[in-house]
Amino acid sequence: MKDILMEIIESKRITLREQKKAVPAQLLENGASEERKMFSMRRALANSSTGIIAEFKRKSPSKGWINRDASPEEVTAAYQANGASALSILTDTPYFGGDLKDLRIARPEVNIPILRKDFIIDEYQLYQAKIIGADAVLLIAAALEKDECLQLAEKAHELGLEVLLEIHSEKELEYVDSAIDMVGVNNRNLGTFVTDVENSFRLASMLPKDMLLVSESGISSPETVKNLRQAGFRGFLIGENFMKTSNPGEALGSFIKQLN
Ligand SMILES: O=P(O)(O)OC[C@@H](O)[C@@H](O)c1c[nH]c2ccccc12
Repeated sequence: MKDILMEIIESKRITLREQKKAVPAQLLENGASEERKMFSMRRALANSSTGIIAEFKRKSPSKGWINRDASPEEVTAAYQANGASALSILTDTPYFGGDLKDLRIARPEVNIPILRKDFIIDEYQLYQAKIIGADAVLLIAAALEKDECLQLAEKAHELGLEVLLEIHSEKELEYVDSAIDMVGVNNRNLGTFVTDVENSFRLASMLPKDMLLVSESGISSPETVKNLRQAGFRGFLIGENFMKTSNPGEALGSFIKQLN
C-alpha cells in the first residue's frame, strides 16, 4: 500500500514549485516581514480551562467530504462564539479541500489564535502563513528530517509564528526540542490513517513535563478530553466531530458544556 503521507508530500513539492513561479519567494518574504497583531496559541491553551482547538476541515483522505459547503467565515466565527480557545484551518487543497483563502477570510472574523494546518516542508510556506494571518504553524515530524524541522521552527520564530510539532510515535520523541512551542501527539497515523486516542495516553508520560501538550485527532467525547487533561494535555484538536454536523459552532458549544 502506498503511504498517504508520502503521496501528499510529493504533491506538495509540485504545488510549491508552481507557487514559487507565480509569486517569487523574495516578494513573499518582504510581505511576511511586516508587523501585525499576533495571538499566542501556547498562552491561550495554557490559560484556558477547556483548551479546544476547533478545526475547519472540509474533507480528508480517510473520510472523503465531511462538509463540502462549509463557509470559513461563518464556521470560525461560530467556533469562537461557542468557546474555542484556538482555531486550526486546513490550507491543503488536493487532500483536505482547504485553501490559503480560508484562513485569510477567517482572520478578521476572530481574535483567537489560528493554526495553519498544512504539510510544511519549505520556508516559503511560513511566509505564506504569516501573510494570510496565521499565528502558529504545524510541523510534522513524519514529514521532515530533524534538522530541517528545527530550521523551519527557527524561521517560524523569526516571523513571530509559534510552532506546534506533531509527533505520532516514540521514535519521533527525538524531535522535541526547546525550539518548539507545543507538542501535538497525533492519534492518527498519517501513513495508514489508523486512529487511536490511546496513543496520546501512551506518549504523555515520555514527554517533558514543562512542554505544552496537545492531543490531536479522533476525539469525539467530552469524557476523553477530561481524561486527556488528567494525563497532562492542555490542547485538544478536534475537527470531524464538529464539522460533520450541520452547525459546527453549536456542536462545539454543547461539547464544551459537557466538559464542566
Ligand atoms: O478530524 P479529527 O479526527 O478531529 O482530527 C483533527 C486533526 O487532528 C487532524 O485533521 C490532523 C492532525 N494532524 C494533521 C496533519 C495534517 C492534516 C490533518 C491533521
